[in-house]
Amino acid sequence: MSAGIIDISPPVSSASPVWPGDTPFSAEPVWRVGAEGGVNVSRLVTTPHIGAHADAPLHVDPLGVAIGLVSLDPYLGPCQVLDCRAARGPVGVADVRAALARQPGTVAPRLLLRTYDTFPREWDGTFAGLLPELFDWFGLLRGGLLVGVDAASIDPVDSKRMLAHHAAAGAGVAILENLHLQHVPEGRYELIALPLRLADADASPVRAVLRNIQNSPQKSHPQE
Ligand SMILES: N[C@@H](CC(=O)c1ccccc1NC=O)C(=O)O
Ligand SMILES: [Zn+2]
Ligand SMILES: [Zn+2]
Repeated sequence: MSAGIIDISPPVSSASPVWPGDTPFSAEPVWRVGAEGGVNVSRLVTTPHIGAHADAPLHVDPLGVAIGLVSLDPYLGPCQVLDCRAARGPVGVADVRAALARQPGTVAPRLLLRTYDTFPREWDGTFAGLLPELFDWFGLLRGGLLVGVDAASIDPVDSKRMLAHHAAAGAGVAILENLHLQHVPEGRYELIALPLRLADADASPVRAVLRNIQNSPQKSHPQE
């Protein structure tokens, strides 16, 4: 990886975990390079909720927009990585504020929340999710644009009503899931995680990366 870029995307392959019962990723050869040349071309079959990915409002709302129609602004720009591993149960406003207190200054419009000690390589259903109030606070009160998590969902694994997803859509907050944040120190970064322009899809894989920016304001050195 080139200098200054931190990859927060887990690898995507047939070994990638997916929600129980959801379609795993597969890449099957359709054409193959042979002795006389030709090309390798595969066919991809997959849930769009694979690896690091962006959920569309359509994921939980039949009238919500598809991922190819959402604004790209949330997926590109200043963010803060917050360590929320101390949270007991679903991550709420108090947990996020406690983490934000370790990074004085303006709250960035994008927050990436680490909840795992070790990012799971296989399906893990033990994540607690986020409280819906977090999206009202961050989106409606603070003008936040995006919340990302390292877990497979922002709702608890047994959720049917998907309250956090609905709250995010209602507050206009974009969602990233399955971010690999284990190797990322808390701090300020530039996020780049654009979804594909999939015209009808309820989600899209993203290549999520962080770029280092100054983590503390430089002292000015007036000339003497
Ligand atoms: N919210 C998760 C996916 C999800 O919740 C899910 C995916 C496939 C089948 C069922 C699911 N959730 C609840 O029944 C995600 O966005 O990746
Ligand atoms: Zn998803
Ligand atoms: Zn989701």
